[in-house]
Amino acid sequence: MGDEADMRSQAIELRDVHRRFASGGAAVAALDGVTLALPRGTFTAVMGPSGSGKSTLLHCAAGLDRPTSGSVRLGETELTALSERRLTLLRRERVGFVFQAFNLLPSLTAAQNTALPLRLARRRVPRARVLEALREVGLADRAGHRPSQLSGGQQQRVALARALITRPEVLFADEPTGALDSRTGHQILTLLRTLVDTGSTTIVMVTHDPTAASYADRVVFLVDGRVHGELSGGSAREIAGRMAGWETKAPSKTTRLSEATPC
Ligand SMILES: Nc1ncnc2c1ncn2[C@@H]1O[C@H](COP(=O)(O)OP(=O)(O)OP(=O)(O)O)[C@@H](O)[C@H]1O
Repeated sequence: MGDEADMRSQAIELRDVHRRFASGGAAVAALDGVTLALPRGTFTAVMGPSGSGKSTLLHCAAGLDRPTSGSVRLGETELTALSERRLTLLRRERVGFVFQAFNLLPSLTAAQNTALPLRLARRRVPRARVLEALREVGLADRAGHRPSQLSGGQQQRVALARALITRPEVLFADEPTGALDSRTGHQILTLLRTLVDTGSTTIVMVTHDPTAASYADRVVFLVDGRVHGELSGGSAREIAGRMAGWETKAPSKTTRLSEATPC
């Protein structure tokens, strides 16, 4: 009973996830046995040195990529068992994404960009819902503006409104403040924090920045494709302290293809 209740309260659950890539004559173990549960309504940051597997973890958890082996569950759904078509639908309807590059369509207004996921899903696009999503990110008065008429922070807010319009179970963010100055980055992070605190949103964010990670409830550290501990409620200084030892470590996960399990 306890176990079942635990399972239901997890937004995302990864069990022994491996992801290998063939790269030239070598195999890269981008993820090397990751087991991780992310409870609903929480904000998790994923940190680690460059090449430690952060983006791969995010992509596998979000159904953008398939693990070589292991299990990934979004709520009750096992992602690894889904066909491409079902996975595409799941990405459209149950998860949201924001990236470092805002990826807005330049010819569309903020409102049209925000409405895009509903249009792609051939769902109705109630104007009130689009405005509500823009209001949530503080941009109700910019609905008619095109991306070139908006600042970087405002463009990322539109990207956030677009990610939220389908009311996703999990919002995945890959370096969402990487292209922003620190003040604008702070506004976006405060917004993410508010989404978790005032709603039922679950956020998973990959970042290099200890200050950004300090907005999360929990920081999970990845090194060489494996989880190397975590920190809850850590300050930017504490998080940076944990990272300091790893940043200088040389990656050690490339093996000859012949030594590795097939990709
Ligand atoms: N499509 C791919 N083909 C081959 N190797 C890949 C591919 N994607 C990722 N890798 C390798 O897997 C490892 C993990 O990459 P990943 O991008 O997940 O790391 P990261 O921690 O997000 O890095 P960074 O912080 O630099 O963005 C790296 O060694 C990378 O070169």
